[in-house]
Amino acid sequence: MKQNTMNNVKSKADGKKNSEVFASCSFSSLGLHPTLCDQLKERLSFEGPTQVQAEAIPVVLSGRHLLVNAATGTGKTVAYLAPVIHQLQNINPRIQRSDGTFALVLVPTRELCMQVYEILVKLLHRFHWIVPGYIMGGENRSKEKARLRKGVSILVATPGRLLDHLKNTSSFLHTNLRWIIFDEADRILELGFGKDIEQILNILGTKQDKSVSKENATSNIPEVLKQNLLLSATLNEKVNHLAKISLENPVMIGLDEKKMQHVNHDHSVSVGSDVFDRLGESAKGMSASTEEYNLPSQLVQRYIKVPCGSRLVVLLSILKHLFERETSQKIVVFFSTCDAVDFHYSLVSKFEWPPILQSEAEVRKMFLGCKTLRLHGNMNHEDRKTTFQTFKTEKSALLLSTDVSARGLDFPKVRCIIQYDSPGEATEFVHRVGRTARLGEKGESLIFLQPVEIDYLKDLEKHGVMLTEYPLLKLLDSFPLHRLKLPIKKLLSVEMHPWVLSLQKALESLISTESTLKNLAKNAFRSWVRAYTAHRGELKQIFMVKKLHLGHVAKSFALKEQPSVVNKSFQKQIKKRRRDEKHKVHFKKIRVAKS
Ligand SMILES: Nc1ncnc2c1ncn2[C@@H]1O[C@H](COP(=O)(O)OP(=O)(O)OP(=O)(O)O)[C@@H](O)[C@H]1O
Repeated sequence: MKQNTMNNVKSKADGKKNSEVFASCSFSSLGLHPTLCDQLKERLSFEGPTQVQAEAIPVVLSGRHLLVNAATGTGKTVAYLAPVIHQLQNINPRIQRSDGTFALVLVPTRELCMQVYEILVKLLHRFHWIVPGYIMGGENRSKEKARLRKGVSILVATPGRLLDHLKNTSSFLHTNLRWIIFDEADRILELGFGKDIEQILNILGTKQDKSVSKENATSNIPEVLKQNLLLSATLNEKVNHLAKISLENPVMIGLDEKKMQHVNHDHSVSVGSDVFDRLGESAKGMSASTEEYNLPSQLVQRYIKVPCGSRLVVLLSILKHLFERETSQKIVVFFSTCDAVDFHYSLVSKFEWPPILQSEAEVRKMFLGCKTLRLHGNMNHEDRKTTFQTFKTEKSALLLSTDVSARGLDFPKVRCIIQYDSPGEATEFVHRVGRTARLGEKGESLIFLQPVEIDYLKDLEKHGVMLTEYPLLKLLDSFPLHRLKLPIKKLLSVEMHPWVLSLQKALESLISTESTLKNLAKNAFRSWVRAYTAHRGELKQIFMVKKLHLGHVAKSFALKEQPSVVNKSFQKQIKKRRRDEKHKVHFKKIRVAKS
C-alpha cells in the first residue's frame, strides 16, 4: 500500500512551480492521521505535500532508516516531523511526559533550533499529550534541566548543549528514544560538532540497539526499533561517515543519477549494505570540487563586477534601487565577518541623503528607507532571537548577516540574496542563495566580485552554477544626476561615474566626522583583510591577498586612509611571505645546482 502511494507521487501538470515542487497526492493518502493533516492545513496552510515530503513520509512511517539529500527549501522539516508525530500519537495508551524523550532532532544552530521548534508546536496543537521542547547554547541551563525533568517527548537540540545535558542532567530520561534526526547534517559537521555527535551516539546507542529499549522501556510503550534519519542539502565524505555510523540499511531519497553514478538503483528504493561504500565513492568524487548542485530553476543568478574601491557605493546603490523598485520586500546581504555586519548596519542606520541641502524645499531622508536588521554570532542570544523573529514576520526589511543565516533558516518571502563578500566554498554559495526562491517562489541572487576575482565564476561553473553579469553602469546611470556635474565624455568606468564619486565623498565625510562609525569601519577593515587571507585550497589562487590594494579596501569602508596599524602588521606578513618564497626559490636553485 505504501509502495503504491509512493508510485502515485506524480507531478501536478498545472504550472512549472507546482510540478517541480509539489506532489500530486494528499497528506492523508501518505498515511498520516486526519487530525495531523488538518493541522498541516490549518496551522501551516499546507494544501498538499512537496515531492520530498511525499517520498520521505511513507519511508519514515515504514520504520526504515532514511538519508535525504534534497535542494534547499524543499520542505524537509515537515518530511520528518509529520511522520514522527503520526507514530507518537498512535501509541496506545497515550504516551506521557514521564516517559521522557522519544524523538531527538539535532540541528546546527540556535536559530534553526527555534525554527524547527515553532513548526513542531504548531503541528502538536491538537496532540497536547506529546510535549515539544528545545535545548540550545545560550539558554538558561537550569530552566532546561527543569523542562527535561518534567519530560519532553520531541526534543530539538544543538549538539553541544545536548551532550552537556546527556552528561550532567541525570533526570533527562531518554531510554524510550526511537528517533534521532540529523537536520542539516553537513552543517553540523562543518561547524566541528563531529566529535560531539560521536559521543552523543555512543551515549544514546546507535542503529538498532534493541537491548537498551527493552530493558528500560516503560510498560505501556510497545518496543520499537530505533530509526535514524539524516537530512542534508549537500553530500560529502563527513556526511557519508555520519551516515555510516548512524544509519542501518537506509532508504535514500534525492540522490539523482549523477550523484549516484556508482549506485544503479532507483532513488527512493532501499539499497544494500554496501551502499555506503558506493555513496562514499560518490561523495569523494563530489568533494573534489565537482559536485553539481540543484538550485531552484526560477532563481535568477547574477554577478556584479565591481572595482574594490567602489564596492560600498555600489552595494548601497543596488539596495536603494531594489527597495525603490519594490517597497515591500526582504533582502539578505551576506558579509564575511561580524565586524563588517556591525559597520554596515550602523552606516545604513545613519546615512542620510542628500548629504547637503541646497534649497529650502529639499528634505534629508535616510539613504535606504527600509527597516534594517543584523544577525551574527557575536550578538547576544536575546538580540539574535529578536532579529530572527522580526525578520521572519516583517513584510519588508533588509538583513545584514554573516553565514549564521546561510543554513536552513526559513525566512518567508526573501526576494533577493546579495553576497557582498564571497562565500568561499561553492557549497556555502548554494546555501546562501537557498534563502530565496524557496518552494517555487521568485528570487534573485547577486554576488559581488572584483575584477581580479572573476575566476571564481569558473569554480562555480564546475558545480553547474552559471551566472550572468549584472548591468552595473546602466544602474548607475539611472540615478538622478541633476545635482552633479556630468563629464561630457561617455562614462566608461564605474570608479569615475559621477554618482559613484559623489556618494563615496558623502560616505567618507560621514565617517570622518563620526568617531564611533570610524572605529567600526577600522575594525571591519581589519577583520575583512584577515578573512580574505583565510581562503583555503584552490580558492587562494582566486582570492589573492597579494593582489589586494589596501587603499582601495579602505575606501570600501569609506575610510580615506588605510588604518596604519593594520597596514604595518599586514605588510609585515606580506613581506615575510615574500621572504619565505624567495628563500624557497633560493634553496631550490642550490639543490638543482648540487644535483
Ligand atoms: N507541503 C508544503 N506546502 C506548502 N509550503 C510548504 C510545504 N512544506 C514546506 N513548506 C514551506 O516551504 C518552506 C521550506 O521548508 P523547509 O524549511 O522545511 O525546507 P528545507 O528543505 O528544510 O530547506 P533548507 O534546506 O534551506 O533547510 C517553508 O516556508 C515551509 O513552511
